[in-house]
Amino acid sequence: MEDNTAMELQFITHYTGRYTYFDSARMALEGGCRWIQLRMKEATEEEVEKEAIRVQDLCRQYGATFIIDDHVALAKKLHADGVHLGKKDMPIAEARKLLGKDFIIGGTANTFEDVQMHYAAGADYIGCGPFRFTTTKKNLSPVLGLEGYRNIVSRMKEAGINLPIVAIGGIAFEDIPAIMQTGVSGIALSGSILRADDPIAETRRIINS
Ligand SMILES: Cc1ncc(COP(=O)(O)OP(=O)(O)O)c(N)n1
Ligand SMILES: Cc1ncsc1CCOP(=O)(O)O
Ligand SMILES: [Mg+2]
Repeated sequence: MEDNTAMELQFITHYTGRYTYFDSARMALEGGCRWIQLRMKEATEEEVEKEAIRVQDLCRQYGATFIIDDHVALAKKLHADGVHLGKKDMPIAEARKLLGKDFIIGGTANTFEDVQMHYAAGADYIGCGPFRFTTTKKNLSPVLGLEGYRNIVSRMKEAGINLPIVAIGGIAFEDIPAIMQTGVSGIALSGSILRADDPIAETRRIINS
């Protein structure tokens, strides 16, 4: 990945009874976020593809990076900017073979060993968490808290691993300064933006903080 400037805030969609995935992404973009991940856990391939086409078009209008959660073949088919992969998804090395070097591939980590594995496999960034408990994802890994990030960042430095770390999981506006102080490169948010009275204003507040 050549340009890290859009890394600081990633918005990740999730199902709510209140907003469509498209409107969720639109509000984050209107609030100034320039990195959107389309995450539609309970949806069929067809539903994901239909929504991905619309959200990708919107991201292009805003000059934002567009990442698809889990669906490697769809990311390739649509020429998305990249894909995010966790432990139960396609291995990163396999995705890299299918996608080539021009796609962004993110990997989920909960430990330093996960980071090492994804680094060796050719990941471009790490989604590291959860920071705290969240209902947005089922089967959560152990909570990291600030100490967990400090530990992973310092072990990465010792090992000479230079990879952007994006903190994720239960993060709210008030948590961001302390999390950034641990040395991570960015923050990924979903619920705290979509639960806000005004998600556009909340995104703007985060971007301007
Ligand atoms: C930025 C970022 N970090 C972590 C995840 C979680 O991915 P995964 O472990 O595959 O879990 P699901 O999102 O698929 O439920 C993510 N999506 N984005
Ligand atoms: C996808 C994911 N992976 C770890 S926690 C999480 C959910 C992030 O959403 P929220 O910001 O609502 O906790
Ligand atoms: Mg996944």
